[in-house]
Amino acid sequence: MAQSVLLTGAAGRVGEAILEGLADDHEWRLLDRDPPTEDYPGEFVVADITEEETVREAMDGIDVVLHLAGDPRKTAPWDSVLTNNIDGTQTVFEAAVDAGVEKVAFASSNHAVGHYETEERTPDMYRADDDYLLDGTELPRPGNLYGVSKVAGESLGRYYHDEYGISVVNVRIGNLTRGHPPIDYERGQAMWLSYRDCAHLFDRCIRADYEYEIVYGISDNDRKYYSIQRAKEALGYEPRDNSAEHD
Ligand SMILES: NC(=O)C1=CN([C@@H]2O[C@H](COP(=O)(O)OP(=O)(O)OC[C@H]3O[C@@H](n4cnc5c(N)ncnc54)[C@H](O)[C@@H]3O)[C@@H](O)[C@H]2O)C=CC1
Ligand SMILES: O=C1O[C@H](COP(=O)(O)O)[C@@H](O)[C@H](O)[C@H]1O
Repeated sequence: MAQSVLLTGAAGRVGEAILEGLADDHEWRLLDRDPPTEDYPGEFVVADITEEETVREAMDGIDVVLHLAGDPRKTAPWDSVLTNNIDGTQTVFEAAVDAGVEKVAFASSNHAVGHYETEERTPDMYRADDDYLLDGTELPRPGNLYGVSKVAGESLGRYYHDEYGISVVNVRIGNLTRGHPPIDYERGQAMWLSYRDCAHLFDRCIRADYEYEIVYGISDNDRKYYSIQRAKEALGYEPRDNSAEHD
C-alpha cells in the first residue's frame, strides 16, 4: 500500500537514489534547504530542518519520515554536525512524534562504527576471505565527529521510540555510488550500496513493521564486514547487487 512519506534531504544523492526507484510507489513530500534542480514527485518544501515550525507543518498527514538531511562530510566540523545532524534530527523526531507519524528511518552511517577499523584489522577486514563482521549489536565506535553525530541521531531515535513508541530504524549506510562500486577502493567496495538496493532498502523501511532497529545498508557484496542479516530479518531486505560482480 502506498504511504504518505516525508523525505528530508531530498535534493541529495541518497534522496536521488530513493526517488529514482520509488517515485511512483508512495505519496511524497520532499524537504530540503536547497530547491530541486530536476523534476520531482509530490510537493517540495524548501526549508532547513532546524526551522521548527516549518518542520512541524511538513509532518501534517505523514505516515513515514525518511530523514536524510544533514552534513554528510566525514570531515564536517563540530558546529555543522551539531546544528544540522544533531539539533536538526531532534527537531525532526519531536515534530514527528507530535504529528503522530508511525515510523522514522534515519540515515546513519558506517562512520558511526569507523574506529572498529583498527590498524591490526585493516586492510584484511575489507577482503572476502576475512570473517570479521559487525552486525549492529556492537557498541558504537565513531571514527570522526560526523560519526559522533550519527551515533547521537541513533540515540535520539532510541529515546523517542522508548518514550513515545514511534517505530525507528537506523540505516548505517555504507558507500552509495551509481552504476558501479568505487574503483580502486577496497573499503568502499566492501560497503558498496547500489542505487537500486538503496531504493529497495528504504522501501522496506517504509513498509515493514518494526520497533527499534539498527541495520547496515550495503549491497550483498562478497567482500563485506557489515552483516545484512538484520536488514533481511527485520525489514525483508533482499539486495540484488554485489560489488564483486563489477571487478
Ligand atoms: N551517500 C552515502 O554514501 C552516505 C550517506 N549517508 C547519510 O545519508 C544522508 C544523505 O547523504 P547524501 O545524499 O550522500 O548527502 P547530500 O549532501 O548529497 O544530501 C544531503 C541533503 O541534505 C540537505 N541538507 C543538509 N543540511 C540540511 C538542513 N539543515 N536542512 C535541510 N536540508 C539539509 C542538503 O541540502 C542536501 O541536499 C546524510 O545524512 C548522510 O550522512 C550516510 C552514509 C553514506
Ligand atoms: O557517511 C558517509 O559515508 C560514505 C562512505 O564513506 P567513505 O569514508 O568511504 O568516504 C561517504 O561517501 C559519504 O559521503 C558519507 O556521508
